[in-house]
Amino acid sequence: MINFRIIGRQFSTSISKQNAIKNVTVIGGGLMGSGIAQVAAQAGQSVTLVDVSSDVLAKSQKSIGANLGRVAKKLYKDKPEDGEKFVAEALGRIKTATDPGEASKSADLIVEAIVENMDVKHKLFKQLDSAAPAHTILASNTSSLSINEIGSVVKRKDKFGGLHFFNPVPVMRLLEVVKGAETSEDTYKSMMEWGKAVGKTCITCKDTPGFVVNRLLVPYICEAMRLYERGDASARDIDIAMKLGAGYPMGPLELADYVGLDTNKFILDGWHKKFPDQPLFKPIPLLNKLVAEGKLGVKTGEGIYKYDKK
Ligand SMILES: CCCCCCC[C@H](O)CC(=O)SCCNC(=O)CCNC(=O)[C@H](O)C(C)(C)COP(=O)([O-])OP(=O)([O-])OC[C@H]1O[C@@H](n2cnc3c(N)ncnc32)[C@H](O)[C@@H]1OP(=O)([O-])[O-]
Ligand SMILES: NC(=O)c1ccc[n+]([C@@H]2O[C@H](COP(=O)([O-])OP(=O)(O)OC[C@H]3O[C@@H](n4cnc5c(N)ncnc54)[C@H](O)[C@@H]3O)[C@@H](O)[C@H]2O)c1
Repeated sequence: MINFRIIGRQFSTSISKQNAIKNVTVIGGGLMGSGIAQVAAQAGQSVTLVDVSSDVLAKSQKSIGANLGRVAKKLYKDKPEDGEKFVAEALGRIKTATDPGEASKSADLIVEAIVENMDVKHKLFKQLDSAAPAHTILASNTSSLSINEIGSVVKRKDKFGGLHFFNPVPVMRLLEVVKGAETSEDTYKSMMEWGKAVGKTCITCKDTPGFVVNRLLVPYICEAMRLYERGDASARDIDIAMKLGAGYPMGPLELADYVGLDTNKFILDGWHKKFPDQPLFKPIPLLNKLVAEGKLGVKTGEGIYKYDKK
Protein backbone atom coordinates (compact mmCIF):
# COMPACT_ATOMS: atom_id res chain seq x y z
CA MET A 1 0.00 0.00 0.00
CA ILE A 2 2.57 2.54 1.05
CA ASN A 3 4.65 1.20 -1.79
CA PHE A 4 2.71 2.85 -4.51
CA ARG A 5 2.48 6.20 -2.79
CA ILE A 6 6.19 6.10 -2.19
CA ILE A 7 6.89 4.94 -5.72
CA GLY A 8 4.59 7.70 -6.92
CA ARG A 9 6.34 10.38 -4.90
CA GLN A 10 9.78 9.24 -5.84
CA PHE A 11 8.66 9.00 -9.42
CA SER A 12 7.50 12.61 -9.54
CA THR A 13 10.52 14.09 -7.75
CA SER A 14 13.30 11.91 -9.08
CA ILE A 15 12.89 12.34 -12.81
CA SER A 16 13.66 16.01 -12.39
CA LYS A 17 17.08 15.13 -10.94
CA GLN A 18 20.10 14.90 -13.23
CA ASN A 19 20.13 11.23 -14.05
CA ALA A 20 22.40 10.79 -17.04
CA ILE A 21 20.80 7.47 -17.99
CA LYS A 22 17.93 8.04 -20.40
CA ASN A 23 18.00 4.98 -22.65
CA VAL A 24 17.79 1.62 -20.97
CA THR A 25 17.93 -1.79 -22.59
CA VAL A 26 16.62 -4.69 -20.52
CA ILE A 27 17.60 -8.16 -21.71
CA GLY A 28 15.18 -10.91 -20.72
CA GLY A 29 11.46 -10.24 -20.90
CA GLY A 30 10.42 -12.70 -18.18
CA LEU A 31 9.21 -12.02 -14.67
CA MET A 32 12.03 -9.69 -13.63
CA GLY A 33 12.89 -8.09 -16.97
CA SER A 34 9.31 -7.00 -17.58
CA GLY A 35 9.15 -5.44 -14.10
CA ILE A 36 12.47 -3.62 -14.62
CA ALA A 37 11.28 -2.33 -18.01
CA GLN A 38 8.06 -1.15 -16.36
CA VAL A 39 9.69 0.88 -13.56
CA ALA A 40 12.16 2.49 -15.99
CA ALA A 41 9.34 3.45 -18.38
CA GLN A 42 7.26 4.77 -15.46
CA ALA A 43 10.19 7.02 -14.60
CA GLY A 44 10.16 8.56 -18.07
CA GLN A 45 13.03 6.60 -19.63
CA SER A 46 13.13 5.09 -23.11
CA VAL A 47 13.27 1.35 -22.76
CA THR A 48 14.05 -1.48 -25.15
CA LEU A 49 12.96 -4.84 -23.82
CA VAL A 50 14.73 -7.78 -25.44
CA ASP A 51 13.96 -11.48 -25.37
CA VAL A 52 14.86 -14.41 -27.58
CA SER A 53 11.16 -15.20 -27.80
CA SER A 54 8.61 -12.88 -29.42
CA ASP A 55 5.87 -14.77 -27.57
CA VAL A 56 7.48 -13.84 -24.27
CA LEU A 57 7.68 -10.21 -25.39
CA ALA A 58 3.99 -10.18 -26.27
CA LYS A 59 3.14 -11.63 -22.84
CA SER A 60 5.45 -9.12 -21.12
CA GLN A 61 3.77 -6.18 -22.82
CA LYS A 62 0.42 -7.49 -21.69
CA SER A 63 1.49 -7.95 -18.07
CA ILE A 64 3.26 -4.57 -18.00
CA GLY A 65 0.04 -2.94 -19.24
CA ALA A 66 -1.96 -4.68 -16.51
CA ASN A 67 0.54 -3.80 -13.78
CA LEU A 68 0.76 -0.18 -14.95
CA GLY A 69 -3.01 -0.15 -14.64
CA ARG A 70 -2.68 -1.17 -10.97
CA VAL A 71 -0.16 1.62 -10.39
CA ALA A 72 -2.36 4.15 -12.20
CA LYS A 73 -5.37 3.20 -10.06
CA LYS A 74 -3.34 4.16 -6.97
CA LEU A 75 -1.70 7.29 -8.36
CA TYR A 76 -4.75 8.71 -10.12
CA LYS A 77 -7.55 7.44 -7.92
CA ASP A 78 -9.82 10.39 -8.64
CA LYS A 79 -8.65 11.10 -12.20
CA PRO A 80 -9.07 7.94 -14.28
CA GLU A 81 -8.37 9.82 -17.55
CA ASP A 82 -4.96 10.88 -16.19
CA GLY A 83 -4.40 7.27 -15.18
CA GLU A 84 -5.11 6.08 -18.71
CA LYS A 85 -2.72 8.69 -20.09
CA PHE A 86 -0.03 7.57 -17.62
CA VAL A 87 -0.41 3.94 -18.74
CA ALA A 88 -0.42 4.79 -22.46
CA GLU A 89 2.63 7.07 -22.15
CA ALA A 90 4.64 4.55 -20.11
CA LEU A 91 3.76 1.73 -22.53
CA GLY A 92 4.69 4.01 -25.43
CA ARG A 93 8.21 4.33 -24.01
CA ILE A 94 8.81 0.56 -24.24
CA LYS A 95 10.04 -0.90 -27.51
CA THR A 96 10.63 -4.62 -27.91
CA ALA A 97 13.36 -6.44 -29.81
CA THR A 98 14.82 -9.91 -30.26
CA ASP A 99 18.40 -8.97 -31.16
CA PRO A 100 20.43 -7.96 -28.06
CA GLY A 101 23.32 -6.57 -30.15
CA GLU A 102 21.13 -4.25 -32.18
CA ALA A 103 19.16 -3.19 -29.08
CA SER A 104 22.39 -2.20 -27.28
CA LYS A 105 23.51 0.39 -29.77
CA SER A 106 21.72 3.37 -28.22
CA ALA A 107 21.72 2.23 -24.58
CA ASP A 108 23.20 4.20 -21.68
CA LEU A 109 22.53 1.26 -19.39
CA ILE A 110 21.88 -2.43 -20.11
CA VAL A 111 20.30 -4.54 -17.39
CA GLU A 112 20.52 -8.28 -17.95
CA ALA A 113 17.70 -10.41 -16.50
CA ILE A 114 18.01 -13.68 -18.43
CA VAL A 115 18.24 -17.23 -17.15
CA GLU A 116 20.45 -17.78 -14.06
CA ASN A 117 23.20 -19.65 -15.90
CA MET A 118 26.82 -18.49 -15.98
CA ASP A 119 27.63 -19.78 -19.49
CA VAL A 120 24.53 -18.21 -21.02
CA LYS A 121 25.21 -14.91 -19.24
CA HIS A 122 28.86 -14.97 -20.43
CA LYS A 123 27.82 -15.47 -24.02
CA LEU A 124 25.37 -12.57 -23.82
CA PHE A 125 27.75 -10.15 -22.08
CA LYS A 126 30.51 -10.79 -24.64
CA GLN A 127 28.03 -9.83 -27.35
CA LEU A 128 26.80 -6.76 -25.45
CA ASP A 129 30.34 -5.59 -24.70
CA SER A 130 31.26 -5.54 -28.35
CA ALA A 131 27.95 -4.03 -29.56
CA ALA A 132 27.28 -1.30 -26.98
CA PRO A 133 28.81 2.20 -27.12
CA ALA A 134 31.88 2.81 -24.94
CA HIS A 135 29.95 4.79 -22.31
CA THR A 136 27.27 2.11 -21.73
CA ILE A 137 27.07 0.55 -18.28
CA LEU A 138 26.42 -3.20 -18.20
CA ALA A 139 24.66 -4.69 -15.17
CA SER A 140 23.32 -8.07 -14.11
CA ASN A 141 20.20 -8.74 -12.03
CA THR A 142 21.57 -12.12 -10.92
CA SER A 143 20.14 -13.55 -7.68
CA SER A 144 23.04 -15.73 -6.70
CA LEU A 145 25.96 -15.69 -9.13
CA SER A 146 29.14 -13.69 -8.62
CA ILE A 147 29.18 -10.30 -10.34
CA ASN A 148 32.97 -10.51 -10.81
CA GLU A 149 32.63 -13.91 -12.43
CA ILE A 150 29.83 -12.77 -14.76
CA GLY A 151 31.81 -9.64 -15.67
CA SER A 152 35.06 -11.54 -16.26
CA VAL A 153 34.25 -11.77 -19.99
CA VAL A 154 33.82 -8.03 -20.64
CA LYS A 155 36.58 -5.57 -21.44
CA ARG A 156 34.85 -2.60 -19.74
CA LYS A 157 35.16 -4.03 -16.21
CA ASP A 158 35.01 -0.49 -14.78
CA LYS A 159 31.52 -0.14 -16.29
CA PHE A 160 30.16 -3.45 -15.01
CA GLY A 161 28.16 -4.08 -11.81
CA GLY A 162 25.09 -5.63 -10.25
CA LEU A 163 21.56 -4.23 -10.06
CA HIS A 164 19.55 -6.73 -8.05
CA PHE A 165 15.79 -6.09 -8.03
CA PHE A 166 13.13 -7.93 -6.04
CA ASN A 167 9.99 -9.71 -7.13
CA PRO A 168 7.46 -8.20 -7.85
CA VAL A 169 9.65 -5.39 -9.16
CA PRO A 170 6.97 -2.67 -9.37
CA VAL A 171 6.08 -3.23 -5.69
CA MET A 172 9.33 -4.10 -3.91
CA ARG A 173 11.13 -0.91 -2.97
CA LEU A 174 14.69 -2.18 -2.59
CA LEU A 175 17.49 -2.23 -5.15
CA GLU A 176 20.82 -3.81 -4.25
CA VAL A 177 23.61 -2.04 -6.11
CA VAL A 178 26.57 -4.38 -6.32
CA LYS A 179 30.10 -3.11 -6.70
CA GLY A 180 32.39 -5.59 -8.36
CA ALA A 181 36.13 -5.60 -7.70
CA GLU A 182 36.72 -3.34 -10.72
CA THR A 183 33.49 -1.32 -10.82
CA SER A 184 34.49 2.34 -10.99
CA GLU A 185 33.21 4.95 -8.58
CA ASP A 186 31.50 6.77 -11.48
CA THR A 187 29.68 3.60 -12.55
CA TYR A 188 28.62 2.89 -8.97
CA LYS A 189 27.29 6.46 -8.57
CA SER A 190 25.42 6.28 -11.89
CA MET A 191 23.81 2.99 -10.85
CA MET A 192 22.76 4.47 -7.49
CA GLU A 193 21.31 7.57 -9.18
CA TRP A 194 19.48 5.47 -11.74
CA GLY A 195 18.05 3.24 -9.00
CA LYS A 196 16.68 6.29 -7.20
CA ALA A 197 15.32 7.66 -10.47
CA VAL A 198 13.27 4.48 -10.99
CA GLY A 199 11.80 4.86 -7.50
CA LYS A 200 13.92 2.43 -5.52
CA THR A 201 15.76 2.74 -2.23
CA CYS A 202 19.29 1.62 -3.01
CA ILE A 203 21.76 -0.13 -0.78
CA THR A 204 25.40 -0.82 -1.54
CA CYS A 205 26.58 -4.43 -1.61
CA LYS A 206 29.87 -6.16 -2.12
CA ASP A 207 30.09 -9.11 -4.47
CA THR A 208 29.48 -11.71 -1.76
CA PRO A 209 27.13 -14.74 -2.21
CA GLY A 210 23.51 -13.55 -2.16
CA PHE A 211 24.60 -9.94 -1.52
CA VAL A 212 22.55 -8.91 1.55
CA VAL A 213 18.93 -10.03 1.08
CA ASN A 214 19.48 -13.48 -0.41
CA ARG A 215 22.34 -14.27 1.99
CA LEU A 216 19.75 -13.95 4.77
CA LEU A 217 16.62 -15.03 2.89
CA VAL A 218 17.90 -18.27 1.33
CA PRO A 219 19.04 -19.84 4.66
CA TYR A 220 15.78 -18.64 6.28
CA ILE A 221 13.62 -20.29 3.59
CA CYS A 222 15.78 -23.42 3.69
CA GLU A 223 15.50 -23.67 7.48
CA ALA A 224 11.70 -23.38 7.13
CA MET A 225 11.72 -26.28 4.64
CA ARG A 226 13.88 -28.37 6.97
CA LEU A 227 11.54 -27.60 9.90
CA TYR A 228 8.57 -28.73 7.80
CA GLU A 229 10.44 -31.77 6.47
CA ARG A 230 11.24 -32.89 10.02
CA GLY A 231 7.54 -32.64 10.86
CA ASP A 232 8.14 -30.06 13.59
CA ALA A 233 5.19 -27.97 12.37
CA SER A 234 2.72 -27.91 9.48
CA ALA A 235 3.43 -25.75 6.44
CA ARG A 236 0.47 -23.49 7.25
CA ASP A 237 1.60 -23.05 10.85
CA ILE A 238 5.16 -22.19 9.82
CA ASP A 239 3.82 -19.52 7.45
CA ILE A 240 1.31 -18.18 9.97
CA ALA A 241 4.09 -18.04 12.56
CA MET A 242 6.34 -15.83 10.45
CA LYS A 243 3.51 -13.60 9.24
CA LEU A 244 1.91 -13.01 12.61
CA GLY A 245 4.94 -13.51 14.83
CA ALA A 246 7.55 -11.71 12.77
CA GLY A 247 5.46 -9.42 10.56
CA TYR A 248 6.49 -10.84 7.18
CA PRO A 249 3.99 -10.26 4.32
CA MET A 250 4.34 -13.90 3.23
CA GLY A 251 5.48 -16.94 5.18
CA PRO A 252 8.74 -18.63 4.10
CA LEU A 253 7.06 -21.61 2.43
CA GLU A 254 4.57 -19.43 0.57
CA LEU A 255 7.49 -17.29 -0.55
CA ALA A 256 9.43 -20.38 -1.70
CA ASP A 257 6.45 -21.39 -3.88
CA TYR A 258 6.07 -17.80 -5.12
CA VAL A 259 9.75 -17.49 -6.14
CA GLY A 260 9.76 -21.01 -7.61
CA LEU A 261 11.18 -24.16 -6.02
CA ASP A 262 13.45 -24.69 -9.05
CA THR A 263 15.03 -21.29 -8.36
CA ASN A 264 15.39 -22.17 -4.67
CA LYS A 265 17.11 -25.42 -5.62
CA PHE A 266 19.30 -23.82 -8.23
CA ILE A 267 20.65 -21.26 -5.75
CA LEU A 268 21.14 -23.80 -2.97
CA ASP A 269 22.92 -26.32 -5.23
CA GLY A 270 25.23 -23.62 -6.61
CA TRP A 271 26.22 -22.39 -3.18
CA HIS A 272 26.59 -25.93 -1.81
CA LYS A 273 29.00 -26.72 -4.63
CA LYS A 274 31.02 -23.59 -3.87
CA PHE A 275 30.85 -23.87 -0.05
CA PRO A 276 30.46 -27.63 0.70
CA ASP A 277 31.20 -27.21 4.43
CA GLN A 278 28.50 -24.60 5.07
CA PRO A 279 25.60 -26.51 6.78
CA LEU A 280 23.08 -23.81 5.81
CA PHE A 281 23.63 -24.61 2.12
CA LYS A 282 23.27 -28.42 2.42
CA PRO A 283 20.75 -30.05 0.00
CA ILE A 284 17.17 -30.52 1.19
CA PRO A 285 15.64 -33.89 0.19
CA LEU A 286 12.08 -32.49 0.22
CA LEU A 287 13.07 -29.67 -2.14
CA ASN A 288 14.86 -32.09 -4.48
CA LYS A 289 11.84 -34.41 -4.52
CA LEU A 290 9.32 -31.65 -5.31
CA VAL A 291 11.49 -30.25 -8.10
CA ALA A 292 12.06 -33.75 -9.58
CA GLU A 293 8.27 -34.19 -9.62
CA GLY A 294 7.85 -30.90 -11.49
CA LYS A 295 6.15 -29.31 -8.48
CA LEU A 296 7.80 -25.92 -8.77
CA GLY A 297 5.34 -23.76 -6.85
CA VAL A 298 2.73 -21.23 -7.99
CA LYS A 299 3.84 -21.37 -11.63
CA THR A 300 3.10 -25.10 -12.02
CA GLY A 301 0.02 -25.15 -9.78
CA GLU A 302 1.74 -27.15 -7.03
CA GLY A 303 4.78 -26.87 -4.82
CA ILE A 304 4.67 -27.05 -1.07
CA TYR A 305 1.02 -25.99 -1.49
CA LYS A 306 -1.53 -26.66 -4.22
CA TYR A 307 -2.89 -23.74 -6.28
CA ASP A 308 -5.94 -23.33 -8.48
CA LYS A 309 -4.82 -23.37 -12.09
CA LYS A 310 -5.92 -20.16 -13.86
C1 LIG B 1 15.96 -20.43 -1.46
C2 LIG B 1 15.34 -19.05 -1.56
C3 LIG B 1 15.31 -18.46 -2.89
C4 LIG B 1 15.20 -16.98 -2.88
C5 LIG B 1 15.13 -16.49 -4.30
C6 LIG B 1 15.53 -15.08 -4.43
C7 LIG B 1 14.94 -14.39 -5.60
C8 LIG B 1 15.44 -12.96 -5.75
O1 LIG B 1 16.80 -12.89 -6.04
C9 LIG B 1 15.11 -12.04 -4.62
C10 LIG B 1 13.64 -11.85 -4.45
O2 LIG B 1 12.96 -11.26 -5.26
S1 LIG B 1 13.04 -12.52 -3.02
C11 LIG B 1 11.34 -12.19 -3.08
C12 LIG B 1 11.06 -10.85 -2.52
N1 LIG B 1 9.64 -10.66 -2.51
C13 LIG B 1 8.91 -10.83 -1.39
O3 LIG B 1 9.42 -11.14 -0.34
C14 LIG B 1 7.44 -10.64 -1.60
C15 LIG B 1 6.70 -10.76 -0.31
N2 LIG B 1 5.29 -10.56 -0.56
C16 LIG B 1 4.71 -9.33 -0.64
O4 LIG B 1 5.34 -8.31 -0.47
C17 LIG B 1 3.24 -9.32 -0.94
O5 LIG B 1 2.69 -10.55 -0.58
C18 LIG B 1 2.91 -8.98 -2.44
C19 LIG B 1 3.29 -7.54 -2.74
C20 LIG B 1 3.62 -9.92 -3.42
C21 LIG B 1 1.42 -9.18 -2.68
O6 LIG B 1 0.73 -8.41 -1.75
P1 LIG B 1 -0.60 -8.93 -1.06
O7 LIG B 1 -1.03 -7.90 -0.13
O8 LIG B 1 -0.29 -10.29 -0.54
O9 LIG B 1 -1.59 -9.13 -2.26
P2 LIG B 1 -2.21 -8.07 -3.27
O10 LIG B 1 -3.37 -7.40 -2.60
O11 LIG B 1 -2.43 -8.84 -4.53
O12 LIG B 1 -1.10 -6.99 -3.58
C22 LIG B 1 -0.83 -5.86 -2.74
C23 LIG B 1 -0.65 -4.65 -3.59
O13 LIG B 1 0.42 -4.82 -4.51
C24 LIG B 1 -0.06 -4.62 -5.84
N3 LIG B 1 0.67 -5.49 -6.75
C25 LIG B 1 0.96 -6.80 -6.56
N4 LIG B 1 1.72 -7.24 -7.56
C26 LIG B 1 1.92 -6.17 -8.41
C27 LIG B 1 2.63 -6.00 -9.61
N5 LIG B 1 3.29 -7.01 -10.15
N6 LIG B 1 2.64 -4.77 -10.17
C28 LIG B 1 1.98 -3.76 -9.65
N7 LIG B 1 1.30 -3.88 -8.50
C29 LIG B 1 1.26 -5.07 -7.89
C30 LIG B 1 -1.55 -4.93 -5.78
O14 LIG B 1 -2.24 -4.27 -6.81
C31 LIG B 1 -1.91 -4.40 -4.42
O15 LIG B 1 -2.11 -3.01 -4.46
P3 LIG B 1 -3.13 -2.29 -3.47
O16 LIG B 1 -3.02 -0.89 -3.92
O17 LIG B 1 -2.60 -2.52 -2.10
O18 LIG B 1 -4.45 -2.91 -3.74
N1 LIG C 1 12.42 -14.63 -10.09
C1 LIG C 1 12.86 -13.90 -9.09
O1 LIG C 1 12.22 -13.80 -8.03
C2 LIG C 1 14.15 -13.13 -9.24
C3 LIG C 1 14.40 -12.06 -8.37
C4 LIG C 1 15.60 -11.33 -8.51
C5 LIG C 1 16.50 -11.69 -9.49
N2 LIG C 1 16.22 -12.72 -10.32
C6 LIG C 1 17.21 -13.02 -11.38
O2 LIG C 1 16.76 -12.38 -12.58
C7 LIG C 1 17.11 -13.17 -13.71
C8 LIG C 1 15.86 -13.50 -14.51
O3 LIG C 1 14.95 -14.18 -13.68
P1 LIG C 1 13.40 -14.32 -14.08
O4 LIG C 1 12.73 -14.89 -12.88
O5 LIG C 1 12.92 -13.06 -14.68
O6 LIG C 1 13.50 -15.43 -15.21
P2 LIG C 1 12.42 -15.78 -16.35
O7 LIG C 1 12.65 -17.19 -16.71
O8 LIG C 1 11.06 -15.32 -15.98
O9 LIG C 1 12.90 -14.86 -17.59
C9 LIG C 1 14.12 -15.03 -18.26
C10 LIG C 1 13.88 -14.62 -19.71
O10 LIG C 1 15.14 -14.52 -20.37
C11 LIG C 1 14.96 -14.95 -21.71
N3 LIG C 1 16.28 -15.29 -22.24
C12 LIG C 1 17.03 -16.36 -21.95
N4 LIG C 1 18.21 -16.27 -22.59
C13 LIG C 1 18.19 -15.10 -23.28
C14 LIG C 1 19.13 -14.42 -24.11
N5 LIG C 1 20.32 -14.94 -24.38
N6 LIG C 1 18.79 -13.22 -24.64
C15 LIG C 1 17.57 -12.67 -24.39
N7 LIG C 1 16.65 -13.27 -23.59
C16 LIG C 1 16.96 -14.46 -23.04
C17 LIG C 1 13.99 -16.12 -21.63
O11 LIG C 1 13.32 -16.31 -22.86
C18 LIG C 1 13.04 -15.64 -20.50
O12 LIG C 1 11.91 -14.99 -21.03
C19 LIG C 1 17.88 -14.36 -13.18
O13 LIG C 1 19.25 -14.08 -13.19
C20 LIG C 1 17.36 -14.48 -11.75
O14 LIG C 1 18.28 -15.09 -10.88
C21 LIG C 1 15.07 -13.46 -10.24
